[in-house]
Amino acid sequence: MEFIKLDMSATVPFLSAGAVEKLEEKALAARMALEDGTCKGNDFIGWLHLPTSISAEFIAEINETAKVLRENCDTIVVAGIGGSYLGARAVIEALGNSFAWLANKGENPNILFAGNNISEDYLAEMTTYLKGQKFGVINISKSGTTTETALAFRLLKKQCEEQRGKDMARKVIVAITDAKRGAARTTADKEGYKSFVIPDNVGGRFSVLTPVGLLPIACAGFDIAELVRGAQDMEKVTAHDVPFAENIAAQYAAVRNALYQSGKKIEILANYQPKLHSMNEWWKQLYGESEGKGGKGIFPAAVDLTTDLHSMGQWIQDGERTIFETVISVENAEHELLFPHDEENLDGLNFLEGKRVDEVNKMAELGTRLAHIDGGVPNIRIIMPRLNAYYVGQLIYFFEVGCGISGQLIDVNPFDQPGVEDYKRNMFALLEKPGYEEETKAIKARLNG
Ligand SMILES: O=P(O)(O)OC[C@H]1O[C@H](O)[C@H](O)[C@@H](O)[C@@H]1O
Repeated sequence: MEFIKLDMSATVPFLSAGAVEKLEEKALAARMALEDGTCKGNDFIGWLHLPTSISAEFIAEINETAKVLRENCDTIVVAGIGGSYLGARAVIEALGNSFAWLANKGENPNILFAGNNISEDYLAEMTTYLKGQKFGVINISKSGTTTETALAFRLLKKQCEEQRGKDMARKVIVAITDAKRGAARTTADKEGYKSFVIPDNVGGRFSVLTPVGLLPIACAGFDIAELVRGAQDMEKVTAHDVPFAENIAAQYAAVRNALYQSGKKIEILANYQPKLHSMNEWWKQLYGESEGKGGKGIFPAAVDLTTDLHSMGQWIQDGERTIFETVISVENAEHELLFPHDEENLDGLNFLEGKRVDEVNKMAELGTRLAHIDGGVPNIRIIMPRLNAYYVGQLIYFFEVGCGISGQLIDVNPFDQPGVEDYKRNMFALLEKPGYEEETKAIKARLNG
C-alpha cells in the first residue's frame, strides 16, 4: 500500500529553529480533540470516521441509483453550491479525460453543474442546451433552502417534467438533502424522488464522501469504492494515535501554522495538472470557510501551473513576501507522450527529442520550486503517486483532517461559517423577501443616504 507523502524540508530555512516542533504537541492535542469530541464545533465532526463507516451495501445503493440515471440520461445536471458542489466537480475533473465532453461517445453521461451562480445568461444557455437532451437532475442542498440551488432546481424540474413527462422525471430526479428539514426534502418526499440524506453532523465542505459527492462521481462513471478505500486508508494513518513523525495531517497543520505565525498570511495551492483546477477550488472552500473568522485565518489562494507562471508567476517570485506555497505533485502521468523529432528543428526543441512531456513538466516544477525558494517563498510538497480514485480519496481525507487540526491551532471553530449569512441577509432584504420587512426598510434607508 502506497501513501501520499508530505515534504516540508523547504520550509525549514524560513522558520526559526523548533517552530514546527513547538506546535507538535498542540497539533496532536487538536487531533485528539477531534477524536474525543471536545473541540469547538464538535456537533460537526461526523466526517472524521465517515470513510471507515461506509459499507459495501451503501456503495452498492449509490451505484444502483447512478445506474438508473446513467441508463436514462445522456446529461446529468448536478445542482448545488459550495460544499454541495465543489467536491463532486473536483473529483470528476481530476479523474476524467480533459476532452470527454467533446469526444463523448455515449459511454458516460455528460455532467453539468448548475445552482452555483445566479447568472441569467448561464441558466438561459443551459436550459436552451438541455432542450435537445435526455437529462436528469441531482438536487443537492444540505439546508434545502439555498437560493442559488433552489432557483436552478425550480427551472430544471419544470423543464425535465415538460420534456420527459412526470413519470420519467420522477425517475431521473434525485435529491440529496437533510433527513427532515428544508424545501428540497419537502419536494422530494411529495414527488417521490429517490433521495439520500446528508448526515446532520457533516458540514457541507466536509461532505464529498457522502452521497453529495459519491452519487455525481458514480454517475460520471468513476469507481467510488476505490475513492472511499483511499480515504479509509488515509483515515488510519492520520488517526489520533499515530505519532507526529508519521502523521502527515498533523504535520501539515503544524507547518502551515508555524508559517502563519511567522507572517506568511497566504497559502497558495499549486498544481501542475490542469485536471486539479477544481480540486484547488474545493480546497479553498474547505480551508477558507473553516479558518477565516474572528479576524484570523490563512488566506487560501490557488494557481494552476505552469499556466499561471505566465500570469501570477511574477507576483509569487517577487511580490510581497507574505506567502507560502503548497504544491500537489503527481509523480506519474497516466499517458505516455514523447517529443517527436523534427528535421528542420525550427523551434530549437530537438534537444527534447524522445523525452516524455511529463519529464519536462517535472523539470518545470523543480525549477519553479527552487526559484520560488530563492525568492523567499517557503514550499510544502504533497506527493501523489498518481492521479487515480484511490489517491484522490487519500488526498481528500488528508486535507479534511489537516483542516480540522489546523483550524484549532488558529483557535477558531473550524466547523461553522457565520460570516456567510451577511450577504444573504442583504440580498433577501433587497429582494423584499417576506419576513425581512425590517431589514428591507433599513437597507433602503442606507442606500438612499
Ligand atoms: O448545501 P447547502 O445548504 O445548499 O449549502 C451550500 C453552501 O452554502 C452556504 O452558504 C455555506 O456557506 C456553505 O458551507 C455551503 O456548503
